[in-house]
Amino acid sequence: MSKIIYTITDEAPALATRSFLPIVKAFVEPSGIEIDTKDISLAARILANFSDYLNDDQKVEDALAQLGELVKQPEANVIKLPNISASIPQLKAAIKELQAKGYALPDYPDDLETEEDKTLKARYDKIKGSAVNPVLREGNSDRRAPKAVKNYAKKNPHSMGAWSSDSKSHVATMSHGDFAHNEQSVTIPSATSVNILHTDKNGNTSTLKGGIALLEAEVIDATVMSKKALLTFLEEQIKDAKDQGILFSLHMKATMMKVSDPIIFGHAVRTYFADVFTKHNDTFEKIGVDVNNGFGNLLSNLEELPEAKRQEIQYDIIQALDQGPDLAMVNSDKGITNLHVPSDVIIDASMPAMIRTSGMMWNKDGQLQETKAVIPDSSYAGIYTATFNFCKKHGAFDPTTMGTVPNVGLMAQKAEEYGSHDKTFEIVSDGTVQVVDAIGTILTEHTVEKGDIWRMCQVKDAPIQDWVKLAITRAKATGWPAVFWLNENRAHDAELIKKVNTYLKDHDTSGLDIRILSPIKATEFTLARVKDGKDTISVSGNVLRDYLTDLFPILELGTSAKMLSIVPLMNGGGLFETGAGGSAPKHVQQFEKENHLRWDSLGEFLALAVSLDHYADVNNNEKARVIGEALDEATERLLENKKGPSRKVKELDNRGSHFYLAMYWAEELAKQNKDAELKARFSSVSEALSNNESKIVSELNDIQGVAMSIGGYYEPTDNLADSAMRPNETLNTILATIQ
Ligand SMILES: NC(=O)C1=CN([C@@H]2O[C@H](COP(=O)(O)OP(=O)(O)OC[C@H]3O[C@@H](n4cnc5c(N)ncnc54)[C@H](OP(=O)(O)O)[C@@H]3O)[C@@H](O)[C@H]2O)C=CC1
Ligand SMILES: O=C(O)CCC(=O)C(=O)O
Ligand SMILES: [Mg+2]
Repeated sequence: MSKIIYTITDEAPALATRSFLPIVKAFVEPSGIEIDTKDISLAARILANFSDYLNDDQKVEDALAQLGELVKQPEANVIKLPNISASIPQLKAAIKELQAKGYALPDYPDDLETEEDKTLKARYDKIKGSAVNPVLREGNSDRRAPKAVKNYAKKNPHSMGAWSSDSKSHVATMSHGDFAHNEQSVTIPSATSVNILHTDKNGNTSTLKGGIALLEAEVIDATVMSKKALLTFLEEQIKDAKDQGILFSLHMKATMMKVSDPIIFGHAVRTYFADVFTKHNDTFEKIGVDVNNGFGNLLSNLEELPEAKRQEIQYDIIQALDQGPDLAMVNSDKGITNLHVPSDVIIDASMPAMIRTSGMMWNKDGQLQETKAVIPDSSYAGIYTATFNFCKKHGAFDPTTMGTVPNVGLMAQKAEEYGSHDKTFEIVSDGTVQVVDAIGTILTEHTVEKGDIWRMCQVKDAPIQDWVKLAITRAKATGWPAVFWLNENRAHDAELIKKVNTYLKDHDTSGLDIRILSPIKATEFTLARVKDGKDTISVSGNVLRDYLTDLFPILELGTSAKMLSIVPLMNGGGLFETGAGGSAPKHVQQFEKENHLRWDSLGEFLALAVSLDHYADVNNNEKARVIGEALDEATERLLENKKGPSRKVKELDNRGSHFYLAMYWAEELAKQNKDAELKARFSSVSEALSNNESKIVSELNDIQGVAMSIGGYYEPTDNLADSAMRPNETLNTILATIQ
């Protein structure tokens, strides 16, 4: 019999789990439904990968590797909460915290002087960035706003900043020399293996990566970002932002694109602070500054310098900030800019947030200001340009009337760019890079220069077939137009379009409105419908899946936390992601400051309901179905009665919201007549919860307003964090009575 696996992750979602999971277990375990947990938090992943440095009692299982195997089995039923995709500053902070707790972990090596340094770095880099999702996502992505959630948002709209037609805010992207313009793509006729070869000007060839196995009908693409073109572009944009008096803001995905995007991020920091780098480069090299990890890395390394030198550099930094355009800020109170930490401003969440705030971002005085959003590679930047233009013309979207845009995303088996990091290289010398197959055929060839970023992506054929099928399934289920966001003028997309046209023929598409449009045209088509209250399915590749499943949810619902996010696994199992967003570090900061957790677990509620339904199908367990249906009813009532967490201290928070979910869930189970045993079990529970409603809720609100320490950020102390998240004895006692 299969079990439901609930993942333990990081930050706000992990805190929420400490409150929610005990409720879930109390509700389902008496019916024989087994729930197991797997800890895939950043801290646990570090410990699992460095067992050889730990005492026996400190060792932990490699839960991620186990789940990676499980998702390939038909019995998989995994509830996946958002986890940290660690940038190097986050990874280092987690290592430091664990070391302080007595784990003898090695430091993350900054300078690669010895072979041991290189090995350590390679081991840590496996944990860096998006190291979890690609391992688990053995299926394509189906993300949508459930009807109840969409209706709730229409009735209770979130704020939307007005747009003015003369807003100077805009998206800046490259017109040549970037990944989009240099792409070459090939569909592989029969299974082979390829090598990536670099040949320098003197004819010396080295293998960047060898023996990459490719399946028949797999699509590969190779491309390069020219360093020269990038630097010129960045210089122009910095100057233009200054001339126009608007903020400069860089939007990357340094977590998921963990090799290419930190390099681009570093170029932006060095270009912005060009004078500082010219003057102090030798010093920076000596103290190991690496601004691929953000401007914050420079600042923290300055601590190592003698007072006088440090002050000189700090003065030059102030001059540079003064002479350059103002930077968009992550936290104006603390002086943290968007260039400080690469994981602070992630494109998928940050661009829609900017669109919600009238196309503006925060400046150093804590005021909203018009902004230049810099997205160097032009492959997908156009969707934001098109959205900005739409808002400039028509004003902000109206959440009370706007249509919905669910997404069917090609994601399985590390599809496309998101699987490219082990095939991405910063080129060491001028020459060429070729992808050559087993019999010597040159599949792609690029002329490259030192410092260019070259990468290769793969997407296998079976995932593409599955993606087309999923798109048709959703189009049939809804009757809405389904638009494939593919650009016939882009090399990779042209290959995909051929496949889509072929595989569409495998399905009965009569009566369906299926289109293939370039991302910009698809944006325009979709937004015009959205404005008129019409619904449209976006069918996209992996990067646009990521962008669109934050863009539309954030505009429609205020957050992507409220999305139903299903990954039907290709081998028959189910991976149920909770929401479509991240781990919300700001929420933990608020929790630590005032014991109020504003994380909304709606995504968890939705995921659990579908997981229970899947469990019912697979195990022929009708109790699971009844419990899942009751959970959906409870979630709807939670929305109707506005029992989601408030943002403000002393009001209902995540824990109070979980109480209401439990109360409604018990009521629904007591009300239903499909299962008498469940009805009997939950009648008394329901009564006890509702009789104590005002007592529990006021107690939960009263304890807020004081600082809360849980003994760690990456690895909280269990008893402290558990009691912080389960502070209410009345509720705990009622849950303990469920047998
Ligand atoms: N699936 C995954 O595992 C994912 C992981 N990540 C990781 O998460 C971290 C943070 O990423 P970031 O881009 O800042 O995105 P987040 O989605 O964590 O945060 C952006 C903002 O969205 C709002 N928000 C998100 N989730 C919720 C929720 N459940 N309830 C209420 N509000 C919510 C919050 O707004 P406000 O502050 O206004 O309350 C939050 O500050 C990174 O380490 C990133 O790599 C990111 C995306 C997906
Ligand atoms: O895995 C990650 O780092 C982010 C994933 C993400 O943003 C998404 O899937 O929407
Ligand atoms: Mg995302």
